[in-house]
Amino acid sequence: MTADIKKETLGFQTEAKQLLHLMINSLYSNKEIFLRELISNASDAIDKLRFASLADESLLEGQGDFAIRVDVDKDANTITITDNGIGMTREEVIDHLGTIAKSGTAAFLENLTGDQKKDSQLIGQFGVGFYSAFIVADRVEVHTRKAGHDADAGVLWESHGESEFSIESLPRDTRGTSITLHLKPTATEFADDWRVRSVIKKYSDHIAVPVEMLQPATPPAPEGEETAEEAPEPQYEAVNEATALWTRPRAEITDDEYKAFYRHISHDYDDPLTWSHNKVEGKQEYTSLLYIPKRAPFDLWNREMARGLKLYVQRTFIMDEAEQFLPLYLRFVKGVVDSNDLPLNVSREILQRDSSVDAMRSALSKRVLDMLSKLAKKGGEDYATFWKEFGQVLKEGPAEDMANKEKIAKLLRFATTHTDQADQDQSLDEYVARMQEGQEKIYYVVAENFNTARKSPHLEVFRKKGIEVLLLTDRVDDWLMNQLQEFDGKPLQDVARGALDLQDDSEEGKAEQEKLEKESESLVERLTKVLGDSVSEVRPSARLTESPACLVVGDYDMGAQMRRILEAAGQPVPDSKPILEINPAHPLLQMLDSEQDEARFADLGQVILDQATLAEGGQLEDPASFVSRLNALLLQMSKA
Ligand SMILES: Nc1ncnc2c1ncn2[C@@H]1O[C@H](COP(=O)(O)OP(=O)(O)OP(=O)(O)O)[C@@H](O)[C@H]1O
Repeated sequence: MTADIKKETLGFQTEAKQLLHLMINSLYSNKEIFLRELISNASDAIDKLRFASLADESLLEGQGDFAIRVDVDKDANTITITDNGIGMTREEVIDHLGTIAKSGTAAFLENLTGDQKKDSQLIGQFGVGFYSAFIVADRVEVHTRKAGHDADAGVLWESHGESEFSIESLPRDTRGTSITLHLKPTATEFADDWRVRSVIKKYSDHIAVPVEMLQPATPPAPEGEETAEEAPEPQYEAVNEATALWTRPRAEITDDEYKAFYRHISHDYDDPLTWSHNKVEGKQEYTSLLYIPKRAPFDLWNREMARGLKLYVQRTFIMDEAEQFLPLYLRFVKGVVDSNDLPLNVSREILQRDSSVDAMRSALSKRVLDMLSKLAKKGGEDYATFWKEFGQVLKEGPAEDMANKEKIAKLLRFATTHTDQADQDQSLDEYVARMQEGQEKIYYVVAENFNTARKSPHLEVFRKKGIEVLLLTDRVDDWLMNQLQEFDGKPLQDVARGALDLQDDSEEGKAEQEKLEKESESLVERLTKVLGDSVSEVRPSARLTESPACLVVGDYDMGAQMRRILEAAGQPVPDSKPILEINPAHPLLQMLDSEQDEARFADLGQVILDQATLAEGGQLEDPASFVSRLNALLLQMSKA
């Protein structure tokens, strides 16, 4: 059969083109990463074939020694990376190397800021992949043949990395892929044997497949000396260590090796914040190597974000993104798990049902939480960095993972009135240590933003008494507090909810309070009447020292923040009315008390209620009436 020699020229998909252009222009200062990316792809291709051959051994075509070879040619100014992995069909070549955008490309492009430095980091996170070849090459040829297909199914793909690529049939005896890079004049160093060796060592020691290069040629014998025999043909030799990193004993692995491996599996440019490598023996046997990244991926909040660990069974790669091994709130963790017990033909469906996977998931969750508490205890900037990037995700934990509620709670960080800074850097343990004698609860206020929280009228009495309050402003916070309920046996109390038990219990204090209530009785009664259905109750306040009034949520009613979130999401919100608490000692309330004109009393009363709503960051149902009432009152004042 004659090979189909038809040659087609096709255009890159728009997003692929954009990405290619961006990458070439942002990554030129870190050229050598192309080799890491191409070797990484080659090793993935070998992993895929190894896995496929478990079900169909004939795919190996009798050749089960896997290797990646790197050849350099100084004269031709090329470097070629060859693997004997799964290879690609013509359709796969067209799809993967030209037309199908990687998942997330569009989201990635949207996330670009235009700032070169930031964007190049983002590109690193995104995983630059095959196109990184064009950082160093002005022409790239890919010759490939899918395992299990005839030699005639070989395909040659070629591109100058601009807008098009060509594809034609070219028979290939061996399965797998070779990628030849015709180096740019600025990248000729990558045709140099020693330079390439050092890059391979740097990035590929931990790859389980040997990466081979030809032994350096022995220098010719000096003139006049007889060479005993013909110089032997140079042989290929492994340049990298070629053992899966996680299978080696911890004590023998250097930090640099751990970091390089992290970059390999995560495609991150940065080093990880920390990692944990463990071998578990006994009822279950597995090894895990888990990393905490320094930066959140751009799609952390995308439901479809790629998450999960790389799964191996007895050192054979099974799948990427096995998400069954960690709960959703730990979705930022990267790493590898290698099980000795799972069957080699394990599928995602089996993982979902397997009880040993559940046991591993709970052990791995604990491991991550322990790793985080260690990081927190270590002090320094690392935990703060972690919290900034992933704190919001961790806050989902108490709801998802009841068993580890207390452990997670210890890892939470908050802004509080202790520092009065927006930085979330105080732990609940620290709060508890600072609690006043007799203080039984942990107090918090929830608001839309830091300033509203910090200036909330609800805090007045706490500030006066020197009691610390957590200042919560993240969307999940109200919900988080409802999930947590308590910490270290101390209930968590929203300062805007229910009656406050901060009264002064001394005889004097009690008498004072009673007097206040008695004196404000008629004012409360009049206000209750004019405010009617807008509030569920009017009462004198133990909370306020400076503000005239504030809104309080009933013990069992939904908090204001939760209400706003649900409303914004178009969810039904149960009907409940706030309680208006007034500060009878405030001059405005005293003026109100002595107001004889009932119409003016009603207007002023309404303004006080509206102000209390505004002060907690709420919205008025009828802002125009508020403004006209206020204006009328201002005018009356100027006339008086
Ligand atoms: N050496 C190879 N052998 C077989 N298939 C390959 C090879 N190199 C690339 N591919 C195919 O091309 C696809 C695109 O490669 P590319 O490196 O751009 O992205 P990726 O590997 O999917 O992502 P990333 O590099 O971010 O992990 C791969 O997913 C794979 O299907």
